[in-house]
Amino acid sequence: MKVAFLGPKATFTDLAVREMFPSFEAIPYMTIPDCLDAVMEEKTDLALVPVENALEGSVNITLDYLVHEMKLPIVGEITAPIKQHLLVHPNHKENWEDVEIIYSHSHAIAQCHKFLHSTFKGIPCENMTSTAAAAKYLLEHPDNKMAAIANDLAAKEYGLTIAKSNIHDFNFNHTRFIILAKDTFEITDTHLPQKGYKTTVMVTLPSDRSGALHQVLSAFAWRKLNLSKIESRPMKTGLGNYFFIIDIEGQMDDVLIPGAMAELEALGCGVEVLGSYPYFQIEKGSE
Ligand SMILES: O=C(O)C(=O)Cc1ccccc1
Repeated sequence: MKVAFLGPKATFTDLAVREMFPSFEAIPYMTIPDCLDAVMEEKTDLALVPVENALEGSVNITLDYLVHEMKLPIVGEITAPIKQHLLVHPNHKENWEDVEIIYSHSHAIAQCHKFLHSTFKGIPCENMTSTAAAAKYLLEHPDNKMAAIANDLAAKEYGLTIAKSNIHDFNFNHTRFIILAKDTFEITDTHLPQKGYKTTVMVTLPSDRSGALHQVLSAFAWRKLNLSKIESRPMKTGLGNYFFIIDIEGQMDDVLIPGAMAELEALGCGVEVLGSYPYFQIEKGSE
């Protein structure tokens, strides 16, 4: 079995893959759309990509690509704790505070805003495709005064020094990753305990009807269906046009979720199931 992940080696996504699918062949891709394309083109059986971080919110490219470009079903979810460290090339370990630029994934930079503001005020931060891509870049440019924000595995993998550990602004820093397949896929091969089931639906509202979102939410509320997330994203058809991604606690073949969906359709909403899947949790991440 093959799984595509946001690479290169030693990203947080890689750590999640190692925990979730230790016996699979894990293949790194440089971007999230590349990972989804790999599944669509049947180069891999699965893709595992980040979708939401507790400090920074949704990974929009994942949601948007799934909704607008490529409808692959979500077949699983995994949550992992995230610890961010400041890495430098060993050549600069004594004078790490003199760095002139800091590289990382945009979410990692956002997770360390307070640290960056207090320690590196005025120093530019530049986005890379992943935290490990930033670490690898440092290794390839040993003379430049640069730092990367990444995990301890990236420090080991790319021979870098941890100049300052745990620089994320809040302790509860977790990321959710989703697992995508081309068709149905049952996750059996994992040692991680299953925490429950979720169903994710995409809902579009009938245009210009007052109270439409209220009616949508009440279809779930009176059935006592617990929603764990609701996110609005632009439809990309004009200002003010949004769709909603709603995560419901529970499995699709329960009577209640099909009932709620039928009620939404009767209200004139568009409803599409993006997946009904088990979710798992890693208790302890990389240090
Ligand atoms: O860049 C990485 O290492 C990723 O896997 C994406 C990411 C970035 C920041 C927090 C969690 C995941």
